[in-house]
Order: sequence, then structure tokens, then C-alpha cells
Amino acid sequence: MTILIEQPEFGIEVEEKKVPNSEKDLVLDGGFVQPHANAFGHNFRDYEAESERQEGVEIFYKTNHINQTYEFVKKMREEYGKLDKVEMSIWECCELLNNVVDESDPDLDEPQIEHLLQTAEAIRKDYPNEDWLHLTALIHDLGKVLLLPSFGELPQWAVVGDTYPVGCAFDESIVHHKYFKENPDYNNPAYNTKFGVYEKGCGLDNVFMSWGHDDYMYLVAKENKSTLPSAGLFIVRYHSFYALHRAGAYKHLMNEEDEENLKWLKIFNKYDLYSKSKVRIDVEKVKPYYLSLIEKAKQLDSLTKLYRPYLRRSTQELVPVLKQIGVLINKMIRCNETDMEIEILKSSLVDEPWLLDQSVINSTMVQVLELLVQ
Ligand SMILES: O[C@H]1[C@H](O)[C@@H](O)[C@H](O)[C@@H](O)[C@H]1O
Ligand SMILES: [Fe+2]
Repeated sequence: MTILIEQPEFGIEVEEKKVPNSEKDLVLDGGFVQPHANAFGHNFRDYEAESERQEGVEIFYKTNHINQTYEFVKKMREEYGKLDKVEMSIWECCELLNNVVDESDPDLDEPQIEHLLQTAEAIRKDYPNEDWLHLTALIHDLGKVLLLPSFGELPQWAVVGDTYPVGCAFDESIVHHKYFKENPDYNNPAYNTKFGVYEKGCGLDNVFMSWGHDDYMYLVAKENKSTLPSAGLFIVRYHSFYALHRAGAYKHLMNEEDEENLKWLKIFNKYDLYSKSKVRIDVEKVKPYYLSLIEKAKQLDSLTKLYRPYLRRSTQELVPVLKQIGVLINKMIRCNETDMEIEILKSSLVDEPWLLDQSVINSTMVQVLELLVQ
């Protein structure tokens, strides 16, 4: 099922083209200024430009492209899908990224916690009401903990970098495509055709992506029954899939839900990429906001867990209703109960075909209320 989220006006589409320095900075959706050069004075995602990062990044992609095979991905998914490594809070995990630098990135050599907060703060400025998007930004790269000893200390080529499907032909738009020639799947007729092991419109959920932090974090979020909307989970899982969201490749594997979610991913990408800079975020200053987001998500999580078995509905279906109930309660606390808006909200809740029973609404409200006053 697709969650319907009010679509903002899509801002200026930012292309990866040479931008003359004299040209004014581009302003994204709500005011975020996209710099015309990265921290090293080059265009963003220029993998050929001579820079202090170029050689290391190219070596990274060579190893990555040679080793990411269909068999390898299958094995990693099975192994890491067990989620038996470590248990920790979201914020603890963010702090672990304090010492992690991504070797695949030509635009950033700052610790990853900076990147998480730079992305989240930039998107928060332009989309202040989409708190699910702020949280998505905060967690999108947490899977990079795979580089750390307690998570298996995987090599960089198995954790970071752009991702792409395995089990079908590697698209030419993938960065440093030439190195795929040394990948065993490149010459395997089962895997080197347009569709390979997949079918037209099969949906990305059925496609094996090169193994790394994106798929890992998605598995973690899913297994923990995250209440992020489907677009949020999609962003976490495919934000490094530049061949799709930048170059438009592999669309033949997408289904309708993927199409919907791709719109949000494209918005997210502008902030993920263009917020990378040497200007550091004051972690202590923004920490209370993100802790409050995490806490809110946790409360929503416990509510959906409580109601899912009773109503036999999925998290995706429950979340918007619980949110509505939350809004309703907030209004009830603050204003007169006969308020028109409350009536409208109430009737929209009763209109939920599966929420037939007013007593269910009442008991849900009591739960929300308890959480609010805790
Ligand atoms: O999502 C990003 C992106 O794909 C970058 O190109 C890559 O260098 C990073 O590792 C990844 O987190
Ligand atoms: Fe990433």
C-alpha cells in the first residue's frame, strides 16, 4: 500500500553539469542554497576531476565493482538479515559514526555524523513539517556502522558507494563502469542481460542490490517494525542508487509503488548531496530536536505494536490514523470540544472503514493520552 503524503511543489531540478563560478547559487525548494562547487572546489560527483580524493575513490570503485556479485549479495543478505550483531539506540549509533569517513565519496571527507546532521538540518529547513523526512535523513546512512568491528568490520567496498542491481546487466551510467569487466557476473549469461533473473515491473523489493549500508539499514528498520512511511524506507534503501534516481536506468524493474516513492527520493537526494560541506553542525545544539524525534517515533512504534494485533493492520496503515488521533487529542486538550475542526477530525477517523468501532478510537485515545502525559 502507498501512503499518500501531500506532495510539495518540486523545486528546481538540479543537474550535474559544469556550472560557471560566476553563476548564482541555486536555491532549492524552500530556501536551501545549493553550492556550485564541493568542498574541494569541483563540481559535485565529478569522478574524473583531479583532486586529492580522486585516486582513492577510483580504487574504491574498482574493488567494489569486481567483488559485488549476485552470490556475494545473497550471502550477505542472509548473514546480516539475522540482525544478531548489536543492539543500540539511534543516537548511540549516530555517535558511532563520529570516526567513520567514507572512502567512496569525492565530495566529503568529514566524519559521517556531520553528514547525517547536515542532510537532516538542510531538509528540515525547507520541509519543517515533514518530521518523518528529518528522521529519515538522520538514519539514512547509519548502516555504515558495518565498517566497525562489532558489526563485522566489513571492507569499504562492501559498505559504501553507489549501489546498483546485481543479477542483471550493469548499466553504463554506473560510476567507473569499466571495472565491471572483471566481475565474474559480467560474462555470465544468466546475469548479464537487461532483465537477468528478474521480470518486467517486478518491483525493486524483489531486486537484489549490491550489498552495503543502504540495504542493511533498511533491514534493520523493517525488522524493528519502523513506523516510517513507505517513502522513508524507500529513501533509506535506495538513496545510493544513482543509476536510477539520477540517470533513470532500471525503470523497467519498478512497480507503481516504486514510482510514487521515487518522487520523494529525488527530493531527498538534493539535500543528501548538496549539503555536504566543511561547515560543521553544532551537534550539541541540534541534539535535543533529534532526540525528541526519536522519542516520538518510539511512542508511535509502541502504539502501533499495541494496536496491530487487535486491528490486524499493518504499520503503514496504522501510522496515519494514530497521527490523526494525536492531532485530535492535542486539539481537545487546547480548545473547546465542540470545535468544528474536532468534529471534522472525528468524522474522518470514523470514516476509516476498518476503524468501525468508536470504542476502539476511545481506547486508542486513552493510550495516546497516557503517552502524552508521561
Ligand atoms: O549515498 C551515498 C552516495 O551513493 C555516494 O556516492 C557514496 O559515496 C556514499 O557512500 C553513499 O552514502
Ligand atoms: Fe548513503
